[in-house]
Amino acid sequence: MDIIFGRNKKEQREPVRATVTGKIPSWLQGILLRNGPGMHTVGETRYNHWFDGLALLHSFTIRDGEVYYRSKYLRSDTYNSNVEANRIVVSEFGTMAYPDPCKNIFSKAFSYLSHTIPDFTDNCLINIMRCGEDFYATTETNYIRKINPQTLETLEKVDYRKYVAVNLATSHPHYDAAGNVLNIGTSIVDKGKTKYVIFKIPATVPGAGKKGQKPLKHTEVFCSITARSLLSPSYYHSFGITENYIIFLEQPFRMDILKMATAYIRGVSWASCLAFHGEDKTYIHIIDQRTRKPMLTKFYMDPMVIFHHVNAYEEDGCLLFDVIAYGDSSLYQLFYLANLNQNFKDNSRLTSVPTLKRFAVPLHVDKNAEVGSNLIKLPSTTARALKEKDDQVYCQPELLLEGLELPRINYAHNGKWYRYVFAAEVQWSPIPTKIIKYDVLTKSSLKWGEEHCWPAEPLFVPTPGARDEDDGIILSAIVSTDPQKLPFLLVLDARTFTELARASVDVEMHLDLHGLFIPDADWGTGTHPSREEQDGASDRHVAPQT
Ligand SMILES: CC1=C(/C=C/C(C)=C/C=C/C(C)=C/C=O)C(C)(C)CCC1
Ligand SMILES: [Fe+2]
Repeated sequence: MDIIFGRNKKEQREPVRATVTGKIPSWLQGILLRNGPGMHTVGETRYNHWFDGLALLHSFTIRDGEVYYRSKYLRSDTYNSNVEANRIVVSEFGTMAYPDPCKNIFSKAFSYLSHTIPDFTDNCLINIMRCGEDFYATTETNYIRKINPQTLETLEKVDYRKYVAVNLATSHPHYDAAGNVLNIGTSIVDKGKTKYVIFKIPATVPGAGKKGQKPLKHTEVFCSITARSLLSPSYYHSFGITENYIIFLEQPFRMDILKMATAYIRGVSWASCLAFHGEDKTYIHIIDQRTRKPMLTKFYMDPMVIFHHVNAYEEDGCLLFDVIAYGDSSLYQLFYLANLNQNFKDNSRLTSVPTLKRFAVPLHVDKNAEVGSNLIKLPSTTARALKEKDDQVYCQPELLLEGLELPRINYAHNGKWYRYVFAAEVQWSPIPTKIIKYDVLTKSSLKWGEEHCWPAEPLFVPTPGARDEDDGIILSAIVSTDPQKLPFLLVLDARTFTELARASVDVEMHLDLHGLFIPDADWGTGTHPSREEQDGASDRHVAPQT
């Protein structure tokens, strides 16, 4: 297992042509661009956690039935400093690093003090975000890195704090139909307050294309929510959205800011400053997008840990939201590389299984409703919202399916009624072994799996002009634990879950986290490079010519 999790992966800087078996639909033209950790040792030093690894971008360019693969490490400041020093010098989630071990006592003290308000890493390893015509590699700190989606080159480093006061932000933003980005971040003890800040980055700005006219410069605060605790705000990885509302879950998986401020001196990682408080509740904040104000009713649910929101929508005066929930924070524990070694199968039992749960929140709470009564009258769900005294509402979920993670949907249904969840199947271990299509309506599933194969997050791409929600294909990068079997890009018919094609590549591919598909049709608005420019002169001997 060490082979998949801990070993440094080589870059494939020049595009390499994959061997395609089966037939890729002719309409499928574009770039599947993905991100994830690829390097876990630098010189003699080793990261502790899988989420610490240096970001390795990879892409599958699909054109006229052929597939071209390439990968490049994100040349973040973190990457460059580490490589230059030949050891880990920048702290990550699970690894605290010390830039210069030979410093004298005074400079050491100074270094400790300057880490009280830490400058976080720009090792953006989690996802790719699109802002108008620009693409960024993202993590959960205040830094994002612009990248060239065709060449995978690393471009400028952007500090969110220049545009909005956040120290942390999710790597799972939402996009509206016009491409405007909505995201949420945490502003830690700023002017005496710790807040969750929802912010919007417009897709287009006046004078777009001109130098200096960047959508990020037009970022605006949409709404902010004061954290329940100044010094221990909630950790969160994503949030939910419907046509009129935003759902933010303030879970009792919290960051201890005082612990973080002293972590560097104490020689412990940021991860050690996060703790799950199983005695506490999970608070549901519902923000009305029209008024930009949170609803006043105090909605809450049991303590749980949620990384991924799946989807949410409104139905008959209720708001329904689906999440992958855990009963504790054991997922983060499992991804310590020490647990992902040869004895991995014994070490890596999740103590709580990721479960797809549906919650329902009443948008209008009748003040006269009886205490103890269920405010959800929808025939479509068994989720309940129990009226309590002092206008509190306790939400109990409908349990939909156990053992899935990395959920994706047909994004045309984001915020709207939907039927299908595409995800990786994970049972009591964190390793995905199958891809699953779950039908929320009929509660039935279709699966794809193959021996020794570990699938990445399955991404849905709709057929042009599609009417049905599942009219499209699923793309997933598959790595194999069998050295004889090459990694491949899998193309499934999203309706039947049958294999349409696979594109095998003779490279060392990493198990990635998240990404997006950029259809070729999205280019050509004038500001993007032509296909010839995209492919780059040095790539021409292998890249397709158009
Ligand atoms: C560096 C750093 C962080 C990084 C967190 C990361 C990298 C989380 C990755 C989560 C994933 C991949 C979850 C998957 O479900 C924090 C804790 C935000 C804050 C302190 C600095
Ligand atoms: Fe994620």
